[in-house]
Amino acid sequence: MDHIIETKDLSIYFDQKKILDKINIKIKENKITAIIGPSGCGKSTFIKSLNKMVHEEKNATIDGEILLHGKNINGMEKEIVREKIGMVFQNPMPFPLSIYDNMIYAPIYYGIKDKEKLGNIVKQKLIIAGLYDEVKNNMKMQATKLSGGQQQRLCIARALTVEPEILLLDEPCSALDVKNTANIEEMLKKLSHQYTIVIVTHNLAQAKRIAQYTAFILNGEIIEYDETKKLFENPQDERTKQYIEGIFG
Ligand SMILES: Nc1ncnc2c1ncn2[C@@H]1O[C@H](COP(=O)(O)OP(=O)(O)OP(=O)(O)O)[C@@H](O)[C@H]1O
Repeated sequence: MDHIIETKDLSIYFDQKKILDKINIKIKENKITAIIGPSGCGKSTFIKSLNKMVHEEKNATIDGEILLHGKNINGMEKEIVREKIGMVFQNPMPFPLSIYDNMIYAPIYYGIKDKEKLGNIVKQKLIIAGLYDEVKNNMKMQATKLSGGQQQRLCIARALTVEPEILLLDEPCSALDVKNTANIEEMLKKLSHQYTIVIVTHNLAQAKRIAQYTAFILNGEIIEYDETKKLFENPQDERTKQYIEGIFG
């Protein structure tokens, strides 16, 4: 099995309105998958369903199945799902705590108490996120005082502290400049050797640069899902072609 997540006829409604319509997708393990599509097509709703965030919305109805390693996540506690599937949002959202306390928050929640162990996790994940050298002498500083790019790298590092298998990112670079975006893209490429990455992006060039697979969603439906190169160079559906040519969206 080369995929880690599979959805079967996944439909999501908010109130009575259908937002996602029978999504069938297999997300490949240790690859980067980009989710593209026009504003409001359901991209965020899709990734937020994978770690049960949508399940917490009172007005949401979820039909179909989301399988993690072949197991329906309906039968799994949300904490268990989120230990395996981390999420990073569009605007960096560090907790109003020190850098160090941001990093140990989740490991402590999941039961790690040993100070040395916590220290090692903090160091290791900050190194992976390319942030360690910039903050190692300032661990007690409020995380909200970091620059936007640093905050986003901190949020990625923080998401890695519980050793998830999958990282979901919802437009993680949309608030960042070109240099910070490049830093994060390089990091994600490296991380994909070890983690499965699903990234929502409006930036088609970004999808082309970093994702091995791309899914194009339109009005809540997956129109096309393929290797990124194929989808961009030889789209099979006219609507995909028009979207990537910038005719709409
Ligand atoms: N909690 C909610 N309750 C009601 N409607 C919602 C809720 N969350 C999202 N929606 C609606 O679902 C639709 C899809 O939203 P979603 O955020 O998934 O789209 P998107 O493709 O990620 O858009 P964007 O690219 O603009 O971020 C929108 O019409 C949105 O208003």
